[in-house]
Amino acid sequence: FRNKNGFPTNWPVVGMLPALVMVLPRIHDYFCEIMEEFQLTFVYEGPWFTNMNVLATVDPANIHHIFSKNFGNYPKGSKFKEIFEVLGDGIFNTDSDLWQYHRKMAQSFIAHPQFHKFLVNKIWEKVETGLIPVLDHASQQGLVIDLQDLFERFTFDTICTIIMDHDPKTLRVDLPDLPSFKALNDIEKAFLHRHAVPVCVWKLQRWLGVGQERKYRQSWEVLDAFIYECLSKKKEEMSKRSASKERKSHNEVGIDLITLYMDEVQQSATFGSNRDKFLRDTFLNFLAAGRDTTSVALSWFFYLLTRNPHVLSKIKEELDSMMIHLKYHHDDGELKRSRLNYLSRNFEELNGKLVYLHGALCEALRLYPPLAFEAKVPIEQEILPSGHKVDPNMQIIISMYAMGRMKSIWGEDSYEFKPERWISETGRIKHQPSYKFFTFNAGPRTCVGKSMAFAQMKAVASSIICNYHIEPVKDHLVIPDISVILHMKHGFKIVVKRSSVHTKLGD
Ligand code: HEM
Repeated sequence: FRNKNGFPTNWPVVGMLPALVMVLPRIHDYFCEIMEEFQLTFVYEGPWFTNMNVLATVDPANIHHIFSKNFGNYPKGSKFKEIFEVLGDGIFNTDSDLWQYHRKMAQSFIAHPQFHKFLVNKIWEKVETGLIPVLDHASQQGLVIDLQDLFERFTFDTICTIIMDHDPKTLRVDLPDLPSFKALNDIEKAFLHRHAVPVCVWKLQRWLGVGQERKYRQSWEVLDAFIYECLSKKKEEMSKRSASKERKSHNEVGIDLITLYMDEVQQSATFGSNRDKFLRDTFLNFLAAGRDTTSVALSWFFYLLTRNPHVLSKIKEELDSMMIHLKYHHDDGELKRSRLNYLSRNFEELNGKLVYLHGALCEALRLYPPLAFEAKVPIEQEILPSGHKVDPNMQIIISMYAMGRMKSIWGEDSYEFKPERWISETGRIKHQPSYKFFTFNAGPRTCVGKSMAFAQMKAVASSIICNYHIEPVKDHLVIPDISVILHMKHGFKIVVKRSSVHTKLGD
């Protein structure tokens, strides 16, 4: 499947498709090999007459050009919108004016100090009332648990709470299978299916209402029902409050995103009768953007810690040094509560001080970016900085997974998990340009939820590291799934033990 120069063989009629099919089960690693070998850019020739030519690139100069310098030439486009049609006219799926409108609103609400307060409060509430009880239960009963599943539940509950002021409580000891939680998983599978099969195939399946497309439609209905119910509850609550002229003080808990959006939408004449649809699209986009990305990042982070105990020790040292005065509690429960209280009460301050933890999270996000691929199609033909020509019949694929592992970008030790890479000589976080550390995208469409994600990851990471010891189940295979989101194919099976009381904090 490769010719003597190392290129995938370009066969008559079928092009390089056989080589691609052969490597599909290990596509992420294959991308790494081929990108390093071909100086970061490679043209894949698809079967004849299919318009399936692809330019795969991880060259930072190309990324900078596509995502920032000539951003206007690379919109999401109609194909993307068709595949992700359930997301409606939300921020992910739109271009031009409507996207700008979404973007401005999202940025201003996420930066709202009252929303930030709400976010931090709710994240810690979920840690204390959801995550810790489930881990304690597993520790007491000696259960094997799937940490990836736990994190998905954690992020689903927190994201629903912070954007819709509704906690579905999927993170409980009995781990319930709620329809809305499951529906989001099925929708994600359908996205992959629509990417993988020819358009005419999935469109026929959609028309017939069969296979993955049937599940897609059903999940769509479940999610709509869930979101519209949350919206109507919130509206009812808001109108009751304004009827009774009651002014709820937000100072204590802060303001959720739905209240900020509803206030804006009520006052704007732009929406007419489409207000509910706008809110539905907005919340579904946030839900899709914020759940699996953060949970997958946490899963790989803990996986890397179990394989790099020296990094875990350094994170513990950093956390210990912040909580020095809590070392001498002797009652186990009391100690755990004190640590948690301390972390949650001082989170704002700690968030900026936990430099090593921040570096370790960035390092995990570099090696295992939650979104593994990004695709673009140019509107007009042009030459990229690498010298390759692209045109509207060509798809450009960027493998974030390969990009984070290139020796020519990150150095000879690019495969090593080294948080030190992110720390400057003065002990501060070293900034890396987004066209090099591409995990959160680059340019005008950079992830708007990055700081939200870091707040969640730090809260979860510090509470678990301070209170528990995690042991991966022996012989359980941890490998990335072949999907747009870099899930662990078989989850991350672990046993958890509460840290001993009598050892030094962090031992
Ligand atoms: C570790 C966690 C996360 C990672 C790695 C991540 C990564 C990304 C990436 C790569 C994009 C670009 C996607 C594209 O345009 O195709 C993106 C966009 C976006 N992200 Fe995140 N994200 C994370 C967490 C979050 C969270 C928690 C939220 C908030 C709920 C969020 C909200 C968004 C939104 C709204 C966009 C669309 C921005 C736009 O198109 O203008 N993300 N994110």
